[in-house]
Amino acid sequence: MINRVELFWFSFLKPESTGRFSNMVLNKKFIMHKRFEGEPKPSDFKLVEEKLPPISEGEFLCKAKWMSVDPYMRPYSARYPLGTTMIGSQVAENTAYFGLLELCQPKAGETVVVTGAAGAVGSIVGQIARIKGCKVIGFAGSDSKCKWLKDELAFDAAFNYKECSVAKALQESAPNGVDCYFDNVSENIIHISTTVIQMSLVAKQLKMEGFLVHRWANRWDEGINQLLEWVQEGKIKYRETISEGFDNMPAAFIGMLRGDNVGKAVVKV
Ligand SMILES: NC(=O)C1=CN([C@@H]2O[C@H](COP(=O)(O)OP(=O)(O)OC[C@H]3O[C@@H](n4cnc5c(N)ncnc54)[C@H](OP(=O)(O)O)[C@@H]3O)[C@@H](O)[C@H]2O)C=CC1
Ligand SMILES: CCCCCC(=O)/C=C/[C@H]1[C@H](O)CC(=O)[C@@H]1CCCCCCC(=O)O
Repeated sequence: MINRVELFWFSFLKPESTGRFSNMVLNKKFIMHKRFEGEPKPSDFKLVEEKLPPISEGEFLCKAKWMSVDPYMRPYSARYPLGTTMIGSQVAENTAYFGLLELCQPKAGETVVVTGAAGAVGSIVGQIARIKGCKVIGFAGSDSKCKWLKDELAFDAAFNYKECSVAKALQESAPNGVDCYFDNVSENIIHISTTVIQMSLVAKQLKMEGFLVHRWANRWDEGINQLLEWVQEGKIKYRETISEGFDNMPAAFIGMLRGDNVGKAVVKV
């Protein structure tokens, strides 16, 4: 849900109930136990409990109720030693908001293409583009996701990239070329040089830019508040795929990477 606490740790606190540690807190966390080889497996994670020291003056203790599982956790974890706590960070909505509006600067009548279109970032990107009067073409990994995009989120076109010729789908749905391509999955779906996007890059003199959403940290509330307003006005719809229970964090993460989620993948602790 938009505007929920933005930072979720892959760890969870509970009060220690017995004996001399009664004023201490047990923290449960998942650590990276083995390096991911290909798709992450449940055995790559290990559940660890640790007693936290009492909090000191000026510190505070939080208990997580909802947690986030995110794609970047996969490449990012390769940079850290085994035993590192897995973390997630829920920033999808503002990634869509600032990434699209600031970098793509979509204008009415333009054609916007988005991959990972039924995911947390992609589903919001497409809807903001629609609000701005653009034609929106989405790519997602199942027919039911595409149906949701077209029927409920009002995408102009949505294609199951596992079942279609992506180049042909783009050729037919974007006869005037593409003005903005918001790529959520790298080269996994669209190989730019084989599609109409290549000619659009040249003819429309497009630019390519990467970003980290923290670039707009000083405008964070602006994004959240605008998105919230659009949700309240019924202009933006969202879905969450909720896994129940802290112990299911690895399964939720693996499932999200496989495409089990529609909208944001979260865990209810
Ligand atoms: N730059 C930044 O600051 C930020 C960037 N991001 C990026 O945004 C993107 C989307 O993140 P988010 O919305 O949280 O995740 P999603 O909710 O979109 O979940 C990931 C989705 O990726 C799709 N997917 C998985 N494997 C493949 C594959 N091989 N080919 C194509 N699609 C695949 C699946 O959908 P499907 O069924 O359609 O295949 C899956 O549901 C990620 O690349 C993430 O790293 C996110 C936050 C901040
Ligand atoms: C390492 C792959 C990053 C893929 C893009 C992405 O999903 C970014 C997510 C960021 C999110 O805003 C919260 C974070 O902490 C993520 C940043 C992760 C990596 C930053 C690496 C910067 C560096 O090279 O030091």
